Amino acid sequence: MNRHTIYVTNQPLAAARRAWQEALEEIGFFRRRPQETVRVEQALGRLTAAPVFALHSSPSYPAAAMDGIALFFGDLSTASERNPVILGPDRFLRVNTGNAIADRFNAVVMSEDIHWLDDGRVELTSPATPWQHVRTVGEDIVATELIIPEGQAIRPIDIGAMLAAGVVEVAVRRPPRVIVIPTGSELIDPGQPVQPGQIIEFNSRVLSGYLSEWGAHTAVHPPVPDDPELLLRALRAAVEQADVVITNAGASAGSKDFSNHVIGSMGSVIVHGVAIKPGKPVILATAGETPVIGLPGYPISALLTLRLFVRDMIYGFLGRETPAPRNTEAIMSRPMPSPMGVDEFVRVTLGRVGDNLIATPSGKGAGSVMSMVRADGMITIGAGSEGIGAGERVQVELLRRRSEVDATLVMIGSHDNILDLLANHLHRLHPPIRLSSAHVGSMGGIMAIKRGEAHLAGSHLLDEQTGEYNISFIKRFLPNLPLRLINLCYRQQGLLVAKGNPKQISSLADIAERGLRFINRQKGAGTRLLTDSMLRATGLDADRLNGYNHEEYTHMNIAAAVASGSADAGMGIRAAAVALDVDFVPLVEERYDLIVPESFMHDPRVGAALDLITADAECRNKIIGLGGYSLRDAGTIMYQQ
Ligand SMILES: Nc1nc2c(c(=O)[nH]1)N[C@H]1C(S)=C(S)[C@@H](COP(=O)(O)OP(=O)(O)OC[C@H]3O[C@@H](n4cnc5c(N)ncnc54)[C@H](O)[C@@H]3O)O[C@H]1N2
Ligand code: MOO
Repeated sequence: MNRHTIYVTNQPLAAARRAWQEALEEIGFFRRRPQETVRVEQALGRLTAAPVFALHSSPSYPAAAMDGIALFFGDLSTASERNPVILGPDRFLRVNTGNAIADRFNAVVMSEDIHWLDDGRVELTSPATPWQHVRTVGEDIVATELIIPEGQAIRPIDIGAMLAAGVVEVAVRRPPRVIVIPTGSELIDPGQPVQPGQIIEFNSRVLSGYLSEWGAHTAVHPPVPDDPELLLRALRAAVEQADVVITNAGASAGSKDFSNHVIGSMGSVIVHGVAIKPGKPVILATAGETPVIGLPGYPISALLTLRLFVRDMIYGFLGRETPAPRNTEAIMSRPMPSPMGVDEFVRVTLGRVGDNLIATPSGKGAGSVMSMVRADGMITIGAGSEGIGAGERVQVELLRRRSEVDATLVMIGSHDNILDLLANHLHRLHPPIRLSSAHVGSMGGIMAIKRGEAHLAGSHLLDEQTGEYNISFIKRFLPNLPLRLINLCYRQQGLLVAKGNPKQISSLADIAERGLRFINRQKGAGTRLLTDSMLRATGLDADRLNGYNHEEYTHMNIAAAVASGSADAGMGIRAAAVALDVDFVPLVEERYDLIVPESFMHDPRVGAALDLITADAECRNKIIGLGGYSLRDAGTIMYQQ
């Protein structure tokens, strides 16, 4: 196949959605409404395909509504305190709640109101009304009555009503059958050992999960290698069996991207290429009467295009309204440039800091699954916009409950391995509270506090002049803000090197002199400043460090680079070396503090976090177990202004 024949267009999103809707209407996709009959017990959540009517009345016989005696109400017409009526056993019958009432009776007197005489007769002191304490035939449900209308999602109580009315089977709408076909020769099943160039196949599980949440019945086809013949064969079989067929990957313009060609050979491609990011190369097509959607391979592109083009199809097939998005307004914490002419979808974390809901991008890239795992919301930057400025108000579609967002403790600043541990303990001990931490370096944290975007900032900035941590930076950048500087830990910083330290690295000078590959932290990170100050102290020029400009954002990314062999050394904390099983050359012990504005000192979320590091023995032991930490001053106020 000639790759140059593949042409991905760039249709505006609205036009693509319109064209797709029209194509679906043309093939009668939404008019099909297939149904099936299921047992009522199995019908929870299903949508009724027709109104359900009662077969029997309920109750189906007159029944006692109370424990007591059944009698003929007329027998008590003269009864009063002064003139009790006495009835012999032939004039009444003992009944319990639910018992049938014999034809000759029409009222029940509760046991509390009965005076039993020794000879088995009863003395009664008030009159009765006809049918008192009797549930008459059809009091609840009358035969032929409508129990639930068509198109209703069956609830537990509806199951009860149907069963009570003698209905044991119910016609329900049949969900659309969707077949998902992952494609790509690099895909292997989860649980298999991964070789370089291989990818664990997980997209199909993500897609089928969302499809089931929306109401579809999904089957996943085994991955199809990059071979147009095999793909065609799989597609032909799927189109025979399914209401909707979805392929994943091979949608764009690479030499192994056959999806468009193969799908096109089976029917008509309505759209290939939409001006969205991510998700651009999506294919929307029909093969006969069956919609076939070619989703791009990157996980977030696949998920987003599924939401944009398939979600309405699933709801519509079942005759349901797609749930309206839950939107809220937030303030963007940092600039988010976006290309003109493209609708861009940005995943964000959200946190309420003071009166403002703050949105922070949770990661970029169509391949970043974690950007979606962490996301609390989604922002759309329209095709006509060049992006969002920091501090701008934006509309956010919530992906999490608002109450969860409001319970989030927002920490921005330096990264430390303790934070994941704190997040876990906090959530376990105080379930509503979540810790969201953004790793933007110590200076980034100070600036976030200044802008009112975080409750806490983690910082380990060494002032070379005074040898003190953090205080001079606070005085300089947060001069007028009442706050406390509270110690979290002391931790060992040093060089992360390959296991066994095969290159025998013991200092930055070693790396520079022997031309080894270094990996650096980003500007503004405390660890970056530490590297710079050590370079100065040894009289080394940064230019002499091979890899000085290769930046990563967290200690763990440094450890991962060293573990994979893509770098020989990087500066970081011992806990990161321990976690990824690389060697560690200790250089200094540094202090890591939390900056807490006074206005948040009494916030219960902050209090819960501080309690963990000062008073929770289990949490403190776990921290020590991470390696390289001392908690001798944890919780101590190091400075206050
Ligand atoms: N020259 C061009 N290159 C690319 C374009 C373009 O327009 N011109 N588009 C880019 C965009 S945008 C996207 S999105 C990607 C998607 O392309 P494909 O649909 O062809 O996807 P692949 O390249 O086959 O895979 C991308 C990526 O995702 C991984 N993958 C695929 N399937 C799965 C799965 N089932 N589970 C987990 N991961 C999966 C795959 O291994 C790749 O790493 O193309 C750009 N390129
Ligand atoms: O459309 Mo692709 O999904 O931007 O990466």
